[in-house]
Amino acid sequence: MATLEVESLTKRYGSARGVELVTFAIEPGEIFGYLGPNGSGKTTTIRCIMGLLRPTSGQVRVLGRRVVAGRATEHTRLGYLPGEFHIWPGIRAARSLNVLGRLGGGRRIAERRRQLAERFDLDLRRRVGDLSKGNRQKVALIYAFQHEPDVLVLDEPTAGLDPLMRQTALELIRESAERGATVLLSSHDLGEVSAVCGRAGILREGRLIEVAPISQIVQSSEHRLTVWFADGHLAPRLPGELAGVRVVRQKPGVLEIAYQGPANPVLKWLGRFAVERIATPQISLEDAFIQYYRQPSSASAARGGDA
Ligand SMILES: Nc1ncnc2c1ncn2[C@@H]1O[C@H](COP(=O)(O)OP(=O)(O)OP(=O)(O)O)[C@@H](O)[C@H]1O
Repeated sequence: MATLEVESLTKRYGSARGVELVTFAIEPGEIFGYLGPNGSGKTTTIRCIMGLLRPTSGQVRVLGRRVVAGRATEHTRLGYLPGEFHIWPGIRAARSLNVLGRLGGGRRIAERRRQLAERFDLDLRRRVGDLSKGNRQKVALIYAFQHEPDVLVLDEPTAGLDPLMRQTALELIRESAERGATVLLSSHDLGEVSAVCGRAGILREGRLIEVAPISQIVQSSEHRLTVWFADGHLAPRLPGELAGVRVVRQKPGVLEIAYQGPANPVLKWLGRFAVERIATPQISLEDAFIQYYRQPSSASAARGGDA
């Protein structure tokens, strides 16, 4: 049963669009990626989930209970990492987290907090206002995870972290899902979403244009192939019958193409030449993502409209 449900969620700011008819559901143990460019509606959705914004229409249910804006809903079982984390700058990190932990109603959290600080290499005795951006983000992460919540709502959790700490944060997210937590992970970083998420939703201008397994999103994207010919002067032209293939770059002896669908027709054609070497750059979710925006309606139209 889904523990985080967003149903026909619409939020308008006056006449301005926030999100429009967004629907998705996440189950325990699942990490759901929430992707979209700036201003597409990720934070708006998350603030509605947290009861910090009142939806114009539609509803959100967390752990089976309807979220009412302005009222705490299951907050002891909910972990939240806001996009911008502002807490008392003059107070030591440890004390702030202690106070926030009590608000969350958690027990046994002091030990857990100590472990998390150790993993993140963070000195909790420092005043929050004296911490660097990345270290403040670690405080926000500890705040979200310290009470081992059942549902985690994370708005760009790795923003500002160095690569090592980013890995630590992703490990923590994975571990939480392994113990059964439901995770919503909003991100611009497509690499991290493909590393930890099983499914993802893609937002565009406030609408969810796709909800699919990450593997499917990657599969429906373009694939790249770079080919070096033994004859360094060769510059073959793509034959017309090779549908779904386009030249990305070409110079004598080297051809970079992008194709959709099976590789066989491309390989067959290449078999006519003396090919010295080929390379297939790893298909990044980023490539897939750009595709969605280049051809905004095709992916969702193929699957019968908005998710
Ligand atoms: N308080 C507000 N008043 C008016 N419009 C708003 C308000 N907050 C957000 N919006 C608008 O709602 C839309 C969605 O914004 P939102 O912050 O949810 O996007 P986002 O995907 O989180 O962006 P980012 O990646 O930049 O954080 C944007 O067009 C934004 O301008």
